[in-house]
Amino acid sequence: MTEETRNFGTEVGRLLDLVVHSLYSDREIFLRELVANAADATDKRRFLALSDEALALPENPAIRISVDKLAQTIRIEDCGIGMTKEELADHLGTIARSGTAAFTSQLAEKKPEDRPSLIGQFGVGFYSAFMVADKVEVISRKAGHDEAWEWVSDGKGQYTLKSATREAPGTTILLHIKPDAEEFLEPLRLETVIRKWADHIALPIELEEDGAFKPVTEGKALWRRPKSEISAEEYADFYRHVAHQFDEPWATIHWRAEGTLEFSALLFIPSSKPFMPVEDVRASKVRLHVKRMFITDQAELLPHWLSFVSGVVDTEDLPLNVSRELLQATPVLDKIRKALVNRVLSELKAKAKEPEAFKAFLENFGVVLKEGIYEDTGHAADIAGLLRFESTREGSTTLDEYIARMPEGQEAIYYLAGEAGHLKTSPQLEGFAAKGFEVLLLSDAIDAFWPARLGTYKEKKLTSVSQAGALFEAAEADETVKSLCEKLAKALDGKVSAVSASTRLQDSPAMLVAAEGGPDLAMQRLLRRAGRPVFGLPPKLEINPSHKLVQALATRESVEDEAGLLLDLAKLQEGDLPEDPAAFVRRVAAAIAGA
Ligand SMILES: Nc1ncnc2c1ncn2[C@@H]1O[C@H](COP(=O)(O)OP(=O)(O)OP(=O)(O)O)[C@@H](O)[C@H]1O
Repeated sequence: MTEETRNFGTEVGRLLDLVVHSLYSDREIFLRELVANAADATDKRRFLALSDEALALPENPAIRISVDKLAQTIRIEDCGIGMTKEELADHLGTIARSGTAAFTSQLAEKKPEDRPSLIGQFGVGFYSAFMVADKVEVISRKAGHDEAWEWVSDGKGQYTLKSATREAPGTTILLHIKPDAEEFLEPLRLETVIRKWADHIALPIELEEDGAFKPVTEGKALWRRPKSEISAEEYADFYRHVAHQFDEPWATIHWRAEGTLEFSALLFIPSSKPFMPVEDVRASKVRLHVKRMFITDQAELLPHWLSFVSGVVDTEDLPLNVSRELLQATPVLDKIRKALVNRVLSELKAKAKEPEAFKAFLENFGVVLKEGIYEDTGHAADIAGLLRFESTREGSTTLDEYIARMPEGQEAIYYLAGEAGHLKTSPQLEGFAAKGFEVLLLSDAIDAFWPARLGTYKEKKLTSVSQAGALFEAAEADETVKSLCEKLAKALDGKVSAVSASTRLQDSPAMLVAAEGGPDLAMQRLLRRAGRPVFGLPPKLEINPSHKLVQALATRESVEDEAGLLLDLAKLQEGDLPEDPAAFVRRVAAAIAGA
């Protein structure tokens, strides 16, 4: 059979170069990556065999590793699902995943000690073999197929594919170890690496010793063992494996539910943000096992507002040959989902009692949690109760603490949503400061939306300061101010729904507030930026009769030009852009030249 030579996809070339050269100091993780692939492949075959007996795994499946010191090779064998010729080319010759380009550029930018954490998250694991090997051979036979294929590459741009023989289905990876990586050919060193990186793998790993394979790890499902027998180190190792993280777990939640529903769950919350933006990770990563057997990681066992939680749920209450349709329809999973959400929430509540540690959690995942208020009305109040916010009075406060501080006469919880840098100086706050009302300063994009969705917290209405006009009675304006308001309203017709004299402005000349029943200004701003239509009346403009600028305008006959300028100033102060920046610059220039 002839040999075919193919080129790696361009991205693979760049990636290989980076992986090999920048992860040099952590190269023992190659073993974890290859063993994890072998275990996944075995899980896949085991699952497919449920509906096709011909694919059944051999007795005592294991991952078998052997070393040939003379030939300077390490061989890693599994009896998993295997790969066809095209799968070898697709999986090991290209990178199909999106985000890999981002990965390569990030990898180059990261500090060396932070680099390994990127590898697992992007599924470039196989290529880590080239950190220790100058040639990698992969001989694979797909379960259910007769022919086997051999993929060979030196990791320098090309690989070859040719027909091969393999007695049984599965995959063999043969690493030709580089001279400077010879340490891994020492059985003791290799054993240490296996224990360190692969102890949690739920499939035994055996190492060849004097011609026989001896188990190095037991392949025991960690989540099935009693808590008291598991060390923090074992939990952390397992966490890193399931979560593709490299830090310590911030929370480890391990319990067994017994009674009407039986399952074991081992869940983790990371202590640092994953590399992918947390908002983009939509699906839960919790794996579903049935009687220890891996079934799927796509059962969405947790809602997406808890998508940062990873781990394993193992139940007795589903049949082993559970089908995709059954997974979607079964009430068992719904009950498990409910139990998991409640358990995670109660863990978060307990942890919230230590504000410092909890702050770190909220900084990492608070944004995701807030989406729960929007999406899960059943838990919205619980979630809101966990959050901490900056306010005009406190660096960090909960809603309950805020309520406890509310002075007599304050009925609602007031908040201002917008961009972090602009909040504290917003003219919207001036009237509240004068009244002695504290205002929550919310600066995440989603903050423009969830308070309106939540509506009330402990019977206190969440009210945006831009919608709290009723708090401030209309000022008794004199005739000149009244006539200025009329002139401005005419000049700004269509852009604002009314112009009035403000009672709350102290230092700023003007500000925009939402029209009666109109959407919060921060929400309007976000909708506009996203190109969405904004419904409701345009905002109202309040002017400050005691401000010099307003007093100067009041003496003018015509305010056609200045009206636009005043509106733009109000917008700028909110962190918004003038409608027509060029016209704004012209007006300011003309005003200064005229002064
Ligand atoms: N031993 C194996 N048996 C069968 N398929 C394999 C094996 N090793 C790798 N593959 C295939 O090659 C693909 C690429 O592997 P690679 O390790 O680069 O990424 P991944 O396993 O998808 O992601 P990650 O390593 O982050 O979990 C795998 O998804 C799998 O389809």
